[in-house]
Parts: sequence; C-alpha cells; structure tokens
Amino acid sequence: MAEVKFCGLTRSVDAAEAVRLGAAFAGVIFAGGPRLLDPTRASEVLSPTVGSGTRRVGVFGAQGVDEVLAIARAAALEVVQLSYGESREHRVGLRAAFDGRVWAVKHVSDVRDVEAAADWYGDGIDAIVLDAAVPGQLGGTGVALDWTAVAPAVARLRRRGRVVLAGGLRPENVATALRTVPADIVDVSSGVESAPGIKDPERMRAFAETVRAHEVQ
Ligand SMILES: O=C(O)c1ccccc1N[C@@H]1O[C@H](COP(=O)(O)O)[C@@H](O)[C@H]1O
Repeated sequence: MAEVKFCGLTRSVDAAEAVRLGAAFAGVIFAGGPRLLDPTRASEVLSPTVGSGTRRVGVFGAQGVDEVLAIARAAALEVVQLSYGESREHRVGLRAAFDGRVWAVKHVSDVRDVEAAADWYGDGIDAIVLDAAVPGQLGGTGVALDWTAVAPAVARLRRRGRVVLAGGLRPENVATALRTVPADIVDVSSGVESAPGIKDPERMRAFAETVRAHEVQ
C-alpha cells in the first residue's frame, strides 16, 4: 500500500488539505528554487499537521549537518530528505544526529543509478527517494523516471528498504506508475499545482484518491 507525500508546500491551506486527504507526509523545501521557505515560515505552513497523522518532511540541499539539524529543530521536522543523498557524510552524519527519519535522494538517469543506491541502506537511512536526474536541478522538475526500465532494479531495492517514488507524478499517471514500479511512498510536488508552490485542491484530491483506488484493486 503506497503512502502519499505532498511536497513543496508554501501555504498552510495546502498543508491542511494534505491532512484532510490523509497524506502520510507533507513536505517543505529548504533546498532552493521557487518553493523555498525559511524555518519560521515552514513552521507556519506546516502547523495544520501538528497532532495529525501527517508527518512533516524538510527537503535539504547543500547545507551541512549542523545547519540541517538546526532547521529541523526550528521547524519541528519528523523527516529530513537529503537531496544531496550522494554524500555519505550527510547520510551518516544525519543518521547519527537526528532523532527522526532520514531519507536520501538518488537522482536517476538509468538503471545503474538505482543499483548504485542499494548500499545506502547500510548507512542507516530509512528510505531512498528516486527522482529523475535533471542537470542543475535538485527536484520539483516534473520530470519522470523511465519506470519500465528501472522496475526490476527498484523491486530489488525494496527488498533492502523503503523506496519513495518521485519525479513527474500527477493524478493522470500515478496509477500507471504504481502498476509499473511499485513503491512504498509516492511523492508529488509540481504535478498537483496550478503555479509553483500553489497546490490545486482538486488535483491533490485526485492524486490521493487515485493512489487509494490503486491499493484496493
Ligand atoms: O519541489 C521543489 O521545488 C524542490 C526543490 C529542490 C529540491 C527538491 C524539490 N522537490 C522534490 O522534487 C521531487 C519531485 O518533484 P516533482 O513532483 O517532479 O515536481 C520531490 O521529491 C520533491 O520533494
């Protein structure tokens, strides 16, 4: 059963909608780009999740371990998502210092990238986020992986630990994605927006309902 993560939130009304839809995760961006927040604003945006079952995720870029920890504390994050997942120093450092969950992002060009990430679970991380590799960008691109090409390698990866499927997911394609490449969590940012950082409640609802319908098939 795939869980849903709505990411790139910039408005508390969208976080409230994520909670209402039963999303497992709500994410905010500290990695740059049009959805970037500071920790104070992130706390405000994520306030509807407090006391709900929806966990707060922060997406980080090049920040060092101490800076990630300080932001995570200030924004009461429960998950840190490391867009510089390639850095073993970041994976090991955060795992040792952070009480919550640590996810590391693998940017995927082809199946070899998926295979190369398998050893990361040995660093104690809780999940690997697979996103499409787009030169010069860390995420929020709307670009999808070649699901068919990576499916066997992702199945092997899931025997080692949890997999978050990201990149170019939308209400219109998430059922196909899950049929092609099963994942523990599906992560969407731009695919449920009317403009960068502005979520469309109808698209959020359609995404969550499509994932739920897939589960009962
Ligand atoms: O969403 C962003 O703006 C962003 C910026 C910098 C790093 C990561 C970002 N988002 C992450 O990108 C993927 C997928 O995004 P999309 O659905 O293709 O738009 C997801 O993991 C977001 O957390």
